[in-house]
Amino acid sequence: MTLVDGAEIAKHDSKKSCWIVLDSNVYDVTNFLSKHPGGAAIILKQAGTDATEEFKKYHPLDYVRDLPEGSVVGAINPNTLAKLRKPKEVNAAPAQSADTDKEIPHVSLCVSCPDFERAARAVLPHKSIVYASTSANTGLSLKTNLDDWGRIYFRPRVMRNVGDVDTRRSIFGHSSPYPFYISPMGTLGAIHPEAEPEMVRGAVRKGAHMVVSTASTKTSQQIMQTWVDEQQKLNSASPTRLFYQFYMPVDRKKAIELMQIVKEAGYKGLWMTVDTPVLGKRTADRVLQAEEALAVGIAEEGTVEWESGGENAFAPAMGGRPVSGQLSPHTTWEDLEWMRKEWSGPIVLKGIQCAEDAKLACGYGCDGILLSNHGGRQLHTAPSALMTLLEIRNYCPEIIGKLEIFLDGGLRDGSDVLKALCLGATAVGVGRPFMYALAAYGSQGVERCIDVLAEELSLGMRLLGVTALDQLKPEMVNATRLLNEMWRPESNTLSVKSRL
Ligand code: HEM
Ligand SMILES: Cc1cc2nc3c(=O)[nH]c(=O)nc-3n(C[C@H](O)[C@H](O)[C@H](O)COP(=O)(O)O)c2cc1C
Repeated sequence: MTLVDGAEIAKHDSKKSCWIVLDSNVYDVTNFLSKHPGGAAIILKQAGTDATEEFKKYHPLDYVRDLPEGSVVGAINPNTLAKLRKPKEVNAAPAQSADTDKEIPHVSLCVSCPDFERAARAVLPHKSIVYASTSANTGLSLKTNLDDWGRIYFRPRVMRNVGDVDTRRSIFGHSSPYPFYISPMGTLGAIHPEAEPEMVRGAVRKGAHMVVSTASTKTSQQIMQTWVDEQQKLNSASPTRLFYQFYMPVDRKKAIELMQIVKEAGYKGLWMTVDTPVLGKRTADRVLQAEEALAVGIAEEGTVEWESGGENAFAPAMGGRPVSGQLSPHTTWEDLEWMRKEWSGPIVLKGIQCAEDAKLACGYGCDGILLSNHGGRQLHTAPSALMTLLEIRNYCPEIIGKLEIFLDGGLRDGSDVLKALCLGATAVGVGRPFMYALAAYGSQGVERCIDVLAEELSLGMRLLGVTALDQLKPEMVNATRLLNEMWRPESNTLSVKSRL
């Protein structure tokens, strides 16, 4: 292969000619810039440099195989590495690194979920905090998620023997010590250098189930291998199982290939995300992306050419994500029919937001539904998962018990899980708290976060007067406030059921 001098590579540092070094190979990515799903600015910052480390934060190195033919310029002459450019500093308005004045508290000082966020803010670069915390539009969906857990009250029973409690719950026959699991979150490489595998290590050590994102930094096989390795250390004693969150690719052949890879890797269920036909408006991400574009001098091009790739309406600075050719806005209920032929394990629809769709999912033979608005990152003023659960209880209660029902969004206290379970849920997913715990403390933080939630849960059970999760009943909660706001048809309330 042609040897290329570092000084020559350094000259190609603009949108007119952009070369980068990845794993010692030199690539001309000029024509790829506007197609990059992560946006042009992020590559331009690396133009003329060795971008390997930066690249690996976001995706596996073998992605470079997808570059257009003819992109390889040669291999860098190893004696000329020092002549490469250094990455462009971005002087965007917000601080680009963690708040270094703040010290990370000792992990034992994290006694509830919000503590992990404070710790993460002390270590994470501004960009990663934006990625984790951003929400849709004015932030109201996220706010509703957080608020609604507090709008249902308990109706505790007293003088019951609550000496021992059993918090175990099964998801599709896989028992776990907890009725909560780690929600799928993409691009964990921007949060911790060991990314998803480090999250898996924490989960396995504590026995919590985890759903792995399609948008992970590491491949699904690498992540599963960590599960295998960690299990070996524990003589396969951990009940943790990995499930796979599936973003439907546009190309059906690719979708089937992906399902096969996931099946062969040993994932126990497919959680198809259905609330993301397009990426929501992640406001903070957009500000950051505009700042980055300004900083590398491409703002004058407008966002359309430089920040979108094909069907990708507005690539986020990180996360999400609307991957060109990977996220299909064309998916319909009928797709479940061919999917069922390709995937024999459980299928869960992630992102159900009303009773009608819950009923449809049941009719189409799904094994589970996840009531979720994507952590408030998709539709503006979307319903919280609890509100959707109440709709189901009112308008199609017959589906409860026919499929497994999961909720996620805004859960920040283990005892709140009990409210969902009282109302018929199987288990609850938790997202950001685990991401923040991972950021600040790696797998140790993940373990700690599981412990915190588990302790709140078992304490809550005792104070509520139950010793096992199957004793939880709807009458143990007062959901009147939310019920008052629940959707009702505009007319003829009496025939509600037949309308669905
Ligand atoms: C300096 C180099 C690069 C950096 C820093 C970078 C960074 C990123 C970021 C931040 C994202 C968005 C992640 C998200 O939306 O969550 C992304 C997505 C993506 N990038 Fe890059 N990228 C680089 C170069 C490349 C190159 C050369 C390719 C070649 C194929 C590529 C392929 C992709 C693909 C396919 C995605 C979407 C899928 C995924 O993230 O899993 N990137 N990249
Ligand atoms: C940073 C981040 C990345 C996410 N990535 C994905 C993803 O790749 N796929 C997906 O289906 N959901 C994704 N989600 C949504 C979560 O699975 C989950 O629905 C949500 O985080 C739950 O809300 P919570 O964070 O308030 O607990 C992401 C959420 C966050 C915060």
